[in-house]
Amino acid sequence: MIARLTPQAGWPLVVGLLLVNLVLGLVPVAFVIATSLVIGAVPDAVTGGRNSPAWDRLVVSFLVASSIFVLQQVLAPVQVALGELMRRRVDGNVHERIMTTALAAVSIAPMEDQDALDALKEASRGIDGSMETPGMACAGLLALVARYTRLAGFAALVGVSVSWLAASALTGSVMVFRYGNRGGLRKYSAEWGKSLPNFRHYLYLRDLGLRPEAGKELRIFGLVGWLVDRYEGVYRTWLAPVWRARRRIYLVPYLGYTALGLAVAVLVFVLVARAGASGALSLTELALALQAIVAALLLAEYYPESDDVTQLGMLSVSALHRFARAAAAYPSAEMAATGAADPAVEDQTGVRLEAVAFSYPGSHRPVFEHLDLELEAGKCTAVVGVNGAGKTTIAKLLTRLYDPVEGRILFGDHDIRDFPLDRWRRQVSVIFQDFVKFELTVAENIALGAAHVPPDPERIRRAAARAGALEFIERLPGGFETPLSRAYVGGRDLSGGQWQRIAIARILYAADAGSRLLIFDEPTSALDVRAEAAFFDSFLDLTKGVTSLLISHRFSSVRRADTIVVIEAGQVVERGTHDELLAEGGRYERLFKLQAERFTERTESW
Ligand SMILES: Nc1ncnc2c1ncn2[C@@H]1O[C@H](COP(=O)(O)OP(=O)(O)OP(=O)(O)O)[C@@H](O)[C@H]1O
Repeated sequence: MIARLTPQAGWPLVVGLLLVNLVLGLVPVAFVIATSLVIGAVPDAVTGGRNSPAWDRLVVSFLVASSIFVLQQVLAPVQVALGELMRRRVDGNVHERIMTTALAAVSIAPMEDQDALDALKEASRGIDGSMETPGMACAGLLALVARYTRLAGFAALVGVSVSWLAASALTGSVMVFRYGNRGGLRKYSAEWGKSLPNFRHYLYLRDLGLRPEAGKELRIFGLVGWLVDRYEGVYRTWLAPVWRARRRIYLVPYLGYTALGLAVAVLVFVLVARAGASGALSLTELALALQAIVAALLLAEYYPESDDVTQLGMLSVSALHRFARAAAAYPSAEMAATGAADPAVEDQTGVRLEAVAFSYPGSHRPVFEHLDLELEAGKCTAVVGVNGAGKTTIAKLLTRLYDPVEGRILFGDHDIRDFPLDRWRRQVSVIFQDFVKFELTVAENIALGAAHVPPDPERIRRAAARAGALEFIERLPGGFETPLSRAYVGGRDLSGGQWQRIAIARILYAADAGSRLLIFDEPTSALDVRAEAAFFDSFLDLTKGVTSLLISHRFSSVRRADTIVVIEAGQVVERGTHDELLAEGGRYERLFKLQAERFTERTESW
């Protein structure tokens, strides 16, 4: 997997880093040869004196050894710099893939699937908050070339100077030790994988302590001590099994590997000693053999530049693959690749849900089993119902974040699946309860309601005025150009109600730019009573001639709608105007009166 990712850094960099690592592998071997020649040349040079040829040989060998040493010192930072470049390029690429994969699904289902979402977060965390990233894994893989070239070189020196049996025993024991080392790391990283649920909980608690929104309640409810205790408890629950696994994975096997390494080292040194004692080795060969053996044995150790990063650096990419697999299980591609009809040329803008059945993926409880609902062309239909009745789900189906499992949704005469998805979505604008507060300027926050048309300052201003937002926008330091976040210079944050007016302006801007179905999901939940009443007084004017759906569980807010539909347990149970439904004396009348009474009681007691 790492080898497949590495070329993303560009072949010139891959080849360059490969060559640097190859040279860095050969240089220590050459250094051992050069210093052995220096040692071997010393006795003759001492005997021959300063002007002898032996002295010249000693000086030349010394200069060669010094040059090799300097070359190694020069190349090491080059390896680090090229590795860093590789890290940035590969990680940049993976980052982009995470973004595109997350956004590729046209359905919202993968983002509402907890396992898929966890995988996506893990993929992103594996780059942003991790010590080991995919780019580091690629650089670490190439760095192994230096280490193994070195091992092969030292083994060859032992083979040539002592015996090939000694060379093979040495290489074998180093490789066994390496295998144990990397195998341990592999098992250890698998233990990390198992600890992820606890890790997530730990991260959640850590973030909770740092989030300003949670800060208020943590202090007021006296939860600071509780949070610290809980945080420490979860930290221990998370790490205790990992620590236990680490002892199990590393301690016992390591005793075995160390014993093997020692036995081989003793064997090889005995072979060298015997060859040395029999006079078969010159001083140069003896120096060569001893240096090569020690250097080769050291190569059994842990490689900081490669081992952790190649074992753990790819967690982000595996998590991304997990997310992509989960996302592929949802019918995104089929949703996007639908018919060629153009909703913009439809004369009829009424919408009809016919015998719609729907359950969320993975849930066995249907939200709708047979829902018939009509949104009359150019009129406002309000859908009311208790929490969980399925109101927001209707908005998700109309915007095709999900498709019905059975039944169909008609726009004019066409099933909305007959329209290319992007064209259909341009016809629909929506404010969800959890609408997005973009950390952008006021103007951009409004203009993103119709991103397919160039931003039009006049239209933006008009939408803001109609949403009742103009007054506070004009008081902002940069007016429409004020960034809506205090994280930016000159930026401001807004109150919940002010944000809601910006969101209303966004949808009105979209309507101005041609959207023909407007969906307001609890658009006034953060407005004060007067602002809410004012909004609904003007609501019909604001949406005049456009088919609109107003979702609310507050009955008072929908009374002016052209038609009110009460849904309960996934069914339309009542339908009519406010007066008709009151006269009917059914659920609407009961719930309306109940809320009205509570409201009167509350306002009277204020
Ligand atoms: N992503 C989801 N996955 C699984 N079930 C969901 C999901 N979203 C909503 N549900 C369930 O579907 C049902 C309808 O939810 P929906 O949000 O449409 O209700 P609602 O009428 O808008 O409620 P509220 O007034 O509280 O906003 C609820 O039982 C809810 O738990």
